[in-house]
Amino acid sequence: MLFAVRMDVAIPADLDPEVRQETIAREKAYSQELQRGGEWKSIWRIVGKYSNISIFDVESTDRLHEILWGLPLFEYMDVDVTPLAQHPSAIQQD
Ligand SMILES: O=C(O)CC1=CCC(=O)O1
Repeated sequence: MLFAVRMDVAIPADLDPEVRQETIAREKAYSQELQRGGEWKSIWRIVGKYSNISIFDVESTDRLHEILWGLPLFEYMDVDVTPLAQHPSAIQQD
C-alpha cells in the first residue's frame, strides 16, 4: 500500500539544543533504516519549509501508523497522510 505523507516540523525554540540535535540525529537514523528496508521509499524537502513529503510502501495502515508514531520528532510534527492508487495514465507501476 502506497501513501504520501507530509510532515511539517515545528520544534519549540526553547528546546534544549543538545536534545534538539540528539532527536534530529535519531530521526535521521530511524528514517534511513526504514529507507534501507524499503518501507520508506523516498523523502523530499518542501522548498522553503521545515517540511517533507515522503512516500511509504507498507503492508497496512496499522504499520504506517506504527512507523509514524515511532518518529523521534513525532511530537513536534503535524502529519498528513494521503493514500495513493495507480493512475491509469502512469507508464510505470510505482
Ligand atoms: O527534516 C524533516 O523533514 C523531518 C525528518 C523526517 C525524517 C528525517 O530524517 O527528517
